[in-house]
Amino acid sequence: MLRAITLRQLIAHAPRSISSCRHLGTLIIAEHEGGSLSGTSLSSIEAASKLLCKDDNSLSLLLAGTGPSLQEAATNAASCHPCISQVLVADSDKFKHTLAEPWAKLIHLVQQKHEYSHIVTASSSFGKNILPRAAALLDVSPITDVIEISEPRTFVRPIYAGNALCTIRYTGSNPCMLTIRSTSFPASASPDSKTNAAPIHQVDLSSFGEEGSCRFVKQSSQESERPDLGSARVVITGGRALKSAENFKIVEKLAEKLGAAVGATRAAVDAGYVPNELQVGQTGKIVAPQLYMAFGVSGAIQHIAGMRDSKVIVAVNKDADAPIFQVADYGLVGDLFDIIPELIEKLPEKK
Ligand SMILES: Cc1cc2nc3c(=O)[nH]c(=O)nc-3n(C[C@H](O)[C@H](O)[C@H](O)COP(=O)(O)OP(=O)(O)OC[C@H]3O[C@@H](n4cnc5c(N)ncnc54)[C@H](O)[C@@H]3O)c2cc1C
Repeated sequence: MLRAITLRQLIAHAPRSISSCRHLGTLIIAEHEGGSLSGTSLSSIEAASKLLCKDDNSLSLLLAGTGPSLQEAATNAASCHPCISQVLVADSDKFKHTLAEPWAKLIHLVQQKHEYSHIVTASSSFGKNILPRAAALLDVSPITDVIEISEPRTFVRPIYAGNALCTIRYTGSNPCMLTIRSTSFPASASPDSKTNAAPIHQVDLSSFGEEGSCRFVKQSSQESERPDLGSARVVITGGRALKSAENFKIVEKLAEKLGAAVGATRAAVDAGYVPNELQVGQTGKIVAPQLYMAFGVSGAIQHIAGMRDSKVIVAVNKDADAPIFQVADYGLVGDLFDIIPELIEKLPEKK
């Protein structure tokens, strides 16, 4: 049962210095690909817009990378949301690959110049990689996985694998650094929308200093025609019950028929049925599709933590008492090896 915990005592005893922290604007650390902002960055803009108050109506967006796609992304970002007041662009080979070390230095450099009160990024692999390091350089404690912004310094975040919610107030000095759960802030901005374009400024990197101790070696990414798991409208997940990588292919076949992304439990990943980037849950991806179908998934809290915000949840399990049925909108007690082939046969071909 989800329970909201309000740490009233913490708030009541918060030091008076909080009120003296001035609002100086918010910096959004954005990701881009192919000349557009990522969906998670649009969610970050949505979250950051909730920090705006009468003394602070400025959202700055920081983009880094190199080449024409960076400049194209900056142009698109400048007009994607009416609250964006400027786009800061760091164009250098140092940011060609998203290494945490140069990114953290960049955030530190930008913060020293602009003194933002908030720095926001998504709880994506990118955000989780760079924000803690940047926070360490700025000597503040970041607040991660924010799902609600109650006030500019009061946030709600899940704890105990999403089994409880905790309301916390940031009492540290500026900047207040946040990672936000994209699934909780659906993007109202669009990469293609056209509002009045905000100015684009190049970040002065002359004082950036020496290269760090990390070097990029290589990147291997899985080629797939399926939708991205984090942003798919439909996710089909298989659990340990599939018993082998070979058997898991029926889940993939069903996903193909529905134009869906494939997900997996940690048990299925650990057993080697699918690669670990397909893991959904506390230590995997957090998803919130329109439709989530779970086959042979028991519903451990660590798994539920990653999919409980899905709009419609369908579960198929042999065990009528499986915990997954407690969060499912539709449950079917039965053998997945009978049900999946029947679904594949009866569902119409994807157009
Ligand atoms: C720190 C920590 C972090 C974790 N992070 C994650 C995470 O991010 N994601 C995650 O998924 N797990 C995570 N786990 C693991 C989690 O606790 C569970 O062990 C895991 O989710 C179980 O996976 P499962 O449901 O596939 O397997 P099981 O729990 O073994 O469930 C298999 C289910 O399949 C059903 N079944 C069996 N055969 C059939 C059949 N033929 N047809 C239909 N149903 C069938 C069974 O009744 C059972 O309910 C984490 C654990 C820890 C300790």
